[in-house]
Amino acid sequence: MNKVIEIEHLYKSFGDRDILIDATIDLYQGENLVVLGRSGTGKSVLIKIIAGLLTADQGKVNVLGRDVNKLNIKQLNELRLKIGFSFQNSALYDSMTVRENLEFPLVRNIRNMTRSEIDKSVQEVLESVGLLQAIDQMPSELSGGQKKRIGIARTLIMNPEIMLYDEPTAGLDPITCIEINQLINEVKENYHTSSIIITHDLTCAKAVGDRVAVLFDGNFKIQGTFDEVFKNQDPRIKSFYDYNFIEN
Ligand SMILES: Nc1ncnc2c1ncn2[C@@H]1O[C@H](COP(=O)(O)OP(=O)(O)OP(=O)(O)O)[C@@H](O)[C@H]1O
Repeated sequence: MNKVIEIEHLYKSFGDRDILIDATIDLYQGENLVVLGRSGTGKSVLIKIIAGLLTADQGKVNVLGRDVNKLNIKQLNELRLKIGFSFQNSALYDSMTVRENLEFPLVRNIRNMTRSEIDKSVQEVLESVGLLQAIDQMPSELSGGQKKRIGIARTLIMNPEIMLYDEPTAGLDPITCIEINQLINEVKENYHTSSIIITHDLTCAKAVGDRVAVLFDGNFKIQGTFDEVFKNQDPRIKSFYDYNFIEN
């Protein structure tokens, strides 16, 4: 299987605090990889390094065949167009309607799109996330789950090859979590994306993860299917999942 992200022997520290220590992980074409880990283990740092928002101290970070550490700003911006981020706070512009929020990345990044092409893209992506009816609403009129969907739509409109989801279900009620998990799986099928999903929600990990990697002590010491990871008797893994609620 093709690797779309290759991370080998990655080190990252802030001052005298080591966050990532010899971390190695791959993302394969078409898979959903869940990264589980307790607060402060470096999950967000990892995806920021993948997107070139933070630089690694040492190690290989290869994304879609490009060595991220060696790219200049222009090359990095080109690469970033192929990566969709779903941030924890959805990062919508509050003063813009849903339509304007979705048009923004298109107008900014793609020259020469006609009005009707832009309208068509906006409509298609809103249908994909099941929110066409919200097209003229303001973000403040949307629920948390709807905002999350629009945030995902705003990244999908650029047809990314890789999706990075940072805590996609944080702060949502259980039913909305299930809907967002379904959406993440639909995105994979319909947009043929390869994704990293950062979470500490085990229900989410089980629902969306083709593979699960657990980050602790700076490294991915355990990787496998959800069931494989949860059979692991390592006390550091057990202590993590013993305190998490999981629906069967
Ligand atoms: N730019 C930075 N400068 C200094 N320290 C940082 C910076 N970014 C992150 N850190 C530190 O690195 C550690 C890991 O942060 P990170 O945000 O990756 O955690 P996380 O695993 O995503 O946690 P959470 O689940 O709470 O979001 C934290 O202790 C954080 O304070």
